[in-house]
Amino acid sequence: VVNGDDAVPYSWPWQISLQYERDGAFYHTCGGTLITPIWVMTAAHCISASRTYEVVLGEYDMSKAEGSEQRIPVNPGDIFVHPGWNSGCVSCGDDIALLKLSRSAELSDTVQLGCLPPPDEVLPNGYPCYISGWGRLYTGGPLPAKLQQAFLPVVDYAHCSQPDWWGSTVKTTMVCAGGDIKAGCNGDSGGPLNCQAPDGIWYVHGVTSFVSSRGCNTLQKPTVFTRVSAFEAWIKEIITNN
Ligand SMILES: C[C@H](NC(=O)[C@H](CCCC[NH3+])NC(=O)C(F)(F)F)C(=O)Nc1ccc(C(F)(F)F)cc1
Repeated sequence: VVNGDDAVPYSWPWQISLQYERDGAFYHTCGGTLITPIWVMTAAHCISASRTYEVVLGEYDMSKAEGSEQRIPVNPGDIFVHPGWNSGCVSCGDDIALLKLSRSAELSDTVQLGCLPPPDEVLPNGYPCYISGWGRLYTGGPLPAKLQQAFLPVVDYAHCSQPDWWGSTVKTTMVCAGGDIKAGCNGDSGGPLNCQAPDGIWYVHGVTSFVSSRGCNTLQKPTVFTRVSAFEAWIKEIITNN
């Protein structure tokens, strides 16, 4: 997250760290959202068929063990990438995947479920949301130890698809947010766009998908998220049948 702040510890308790194994150690590669005790929602582009993954819940500061962490492996056969995803075309959309955990997460003050928005709900321009993640602090920069967050207002499709914004690269199955000095960045992929409803409940409206290849916080290139409300039938189908 570029130009964000340290999140209050465990204030986004559905945020997970997706980690892959290399030479016996695990490394953060993407964010994700716990949506049931055994299902995590992330981005399809986070998944490589050949890798071994585990999900870390109750994480805050990656540089130390704080006692709330739960590390849960993901079995290779329990990774469900959206059938429409094309790894050579992030702008085609469908950048969403579901991971079934090998055991149920224990819910607590530090580990909670993220809520899915009403199906097909599209937020208006300027709606206040927050991105959270352990992605780079600036383009090409380091990853933070502590979970970061940034205020990222929604840019509606009418604005986001303007020629000098994302043009035809953005689709209606996506949500844009930001476009100024705050942005998601590499490593935030798969994580949540958190938006509070009038009743005070937080909903996960986006799965962090892409930023400009010219820089994470490029003006008029808002961070682009998979629009969760467009994929709820698929999510329900996968969770019901597996
Ligand atoms: C460096 C930048 N990386 C990204 O945007 C990656 C997703 C990469 C998927 C493709 N391998 N996502 C992120 O870094 C995220 F954290 F913001 F989500 C990027 O490649 N952006 C990008 C690439 C292509 C297109 C376009 F579709 F227009 F061709 C738009 C943006």
